[in-house]
Amino acid sequence: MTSDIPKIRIRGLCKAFGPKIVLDGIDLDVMPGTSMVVIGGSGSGKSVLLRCILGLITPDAGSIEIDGVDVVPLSARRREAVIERIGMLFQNAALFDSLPVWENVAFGLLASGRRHGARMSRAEARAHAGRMLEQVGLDPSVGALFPAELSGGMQKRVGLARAIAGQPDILFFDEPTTGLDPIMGAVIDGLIVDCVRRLGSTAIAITHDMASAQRIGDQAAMLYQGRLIWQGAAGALLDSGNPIVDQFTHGRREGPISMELRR
Ligand SMILES: Nc1ncnc2c1ncn2[C@@H]1O[C@H](COP(=O)(O)OP(=O)(O)OP(=O)(O)O)[C@@H](O)[C@H]1O
Repeated sequence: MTSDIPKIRIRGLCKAFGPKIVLDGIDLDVMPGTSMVVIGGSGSGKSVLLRCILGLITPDAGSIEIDGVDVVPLSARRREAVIERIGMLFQNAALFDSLPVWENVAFGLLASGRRHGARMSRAEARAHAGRMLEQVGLDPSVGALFPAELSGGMQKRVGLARAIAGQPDILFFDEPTTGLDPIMGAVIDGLIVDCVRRLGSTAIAITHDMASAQRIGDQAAMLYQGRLIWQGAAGALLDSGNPIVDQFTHGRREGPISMELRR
């Protein structure tokens, strides 16, 4: 069943740090079951945008509706319930070094079980983690290893397994291909697309990698000087007709974008 109500609807989102205006009136709709890629230069505010949606940063103004409910004014407890529905793949996977892989994958489930008094046994959690590892192309036996024993590509897969472990209806990907070779980047993108489709999730990815943006995204938006200056099909990123997007996506030195070297 399709819906006309955006899964995520952002209006007039503003955030400044002291005198530095990072987000200056962001409007963004992400429709259910679609993937939105947000591109933009270093320091353009992509992470701040994701952190505002996650409730880790309080915006100065604006609304962030998830399934039609503005989550900005929610109490910490009600907001936590919203965040539990979001799976996140962090840049550099962000695994806990001291925990075996299976426990990294099941971490959110075990924590959420403790919060809700519906405890999952460690044996169940480990079996579930094994199934998640299989979904990202890893053998369940990898669950016994520690993150330091894995390659960067395997760590990303584990991070993805963790992101999907709670069957979230929203997935966020922060620079999913950073630090990977181009082939491994394509493999991770393929897994991301498979996972998002299998779960029917709505996704937002932030990236500098244009090949990745086109593989992952249905829609794309570019953040520049605090605003979304362009939105369109991800497939049109290299041929947007917008001179700012064009300079960025083609990596041209000359063009309307002036690089700020001091922030
Ligand atoms: N907690 C904070 N306190 C002060 N300034 C911050 C804070 N978080 C982010 N900023 C500033 O906000 C701006 C945008 O940062 P952000 O991390 O969102 O950029 P980005 O687009 O994700 O960059 P990159 O692609 O390099 O990761 C930067 O100038 C950064 O220094």
